[in-house]
Amino acid sequence: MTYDSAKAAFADWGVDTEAALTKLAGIPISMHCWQGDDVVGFEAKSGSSGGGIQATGNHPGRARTPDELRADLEFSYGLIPGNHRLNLHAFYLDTDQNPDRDEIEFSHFAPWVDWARDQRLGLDFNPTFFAHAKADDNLTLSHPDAGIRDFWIEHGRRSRDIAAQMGAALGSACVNNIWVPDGYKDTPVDRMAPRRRLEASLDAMLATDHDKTQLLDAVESKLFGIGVEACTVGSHEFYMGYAIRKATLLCLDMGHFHPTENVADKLSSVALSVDEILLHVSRPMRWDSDHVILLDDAILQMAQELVSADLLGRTHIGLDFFDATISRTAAWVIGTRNMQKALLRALLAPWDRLKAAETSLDYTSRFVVTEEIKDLPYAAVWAEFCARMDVPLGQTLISELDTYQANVADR
Ligand SMILES: C[C@H](O)[C@H](O)[C@@H](O)C(=O)CO
Ligand SMILES: [Mn+2]
Repeated sequence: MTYDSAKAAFADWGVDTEAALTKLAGIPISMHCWQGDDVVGFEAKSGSSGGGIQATGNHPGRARTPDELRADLEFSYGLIPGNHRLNLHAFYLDTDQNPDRDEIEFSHFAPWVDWARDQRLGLDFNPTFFAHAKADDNLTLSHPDAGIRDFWIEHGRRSRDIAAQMGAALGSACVNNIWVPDGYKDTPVDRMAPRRRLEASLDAMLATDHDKTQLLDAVESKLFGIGVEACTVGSHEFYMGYAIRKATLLCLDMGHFHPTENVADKLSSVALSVDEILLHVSRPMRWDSDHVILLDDAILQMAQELVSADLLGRTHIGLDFFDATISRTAAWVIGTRNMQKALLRALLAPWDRLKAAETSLDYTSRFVVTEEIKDLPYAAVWAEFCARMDVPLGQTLISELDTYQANVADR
């Protein structure tokens, strides 16, 4: 079907495809650096703790250096329509020096900032509270040892400084997301003490005010992880309360809840109490397995909520998945495009009609319209978006992905 026919089909439902395309073009997705190297990072390893994060698989082509990772990213962004962001973790520093986590500085990330400026990308950032000897107890900011807590507080403070400088350098606020792996494999007898310690450490880390046009602080909860099955100190309730009290962003990772919970349903509730939200769009399969996102119901519902509840203006969309059994660049490209396709579908829905039906308790109309619009020609509108943004789709996309993967396979 041609775009013009599709445009007319949507117009029949009162939907303006041009408005949807314009809106979609203005939604940046923060693509996570860690899909490119299986969450390994670029520092000399000093600990065994993976924080319960596991990338499984050994597909050829893992990026081993910052230059390789940037090359893979450039290729991937070239196949994703629109202007986007890169979400960098602190242990992806690019320097000949070997600073410990409590010694990192902006200069260690300057090559990333220069590159991001050249590529017209925004940057987001994360302190790295795992993969370090001082995290081997699965406790960092909530550790009973004040020396260990202070080490991680200093890392967190420095990460915020670096993120603020990134935001200033690029003229776009950098979201600095705090996630700690802290928890217990077996049932603790005291859940209050570690939570009090985590709260005090966060307060110390966040004590310095930064300009919100440069830095936005976010906190990320989790239900459980490998090795911390019995209790995660930074639970959803902990961080939801913290974010409301301290006016930080709340990060909702789609893999960090009970597998049957609908994370999309949380957006409107959370949005009544926090100004801004960070999403880690992911696909948990039975557990927090971080599979690459599909264009499935969970993602479609997430996009629908963002549009229906008018939350796009105060939600930062980040991705969080890592799969080492497939081409890493294909994972980035298809995963990010899936998020955009979901947003496009949501932007093409006849919301006024659906909401009117619901408000008047006409659930039959809501049901019929919801099902009938599934047959509308979304693919033609997506193809038009890709053509306008000069990125391929279909067989050409597949062939470009295959060629690149073949070129990096001997790494
Ligand atoms: C690498 C990220 O910080 C990490 O995935 C975190 O966001 C998370 O979701 C941990 O389970
Ligand atoms: Mn996450």
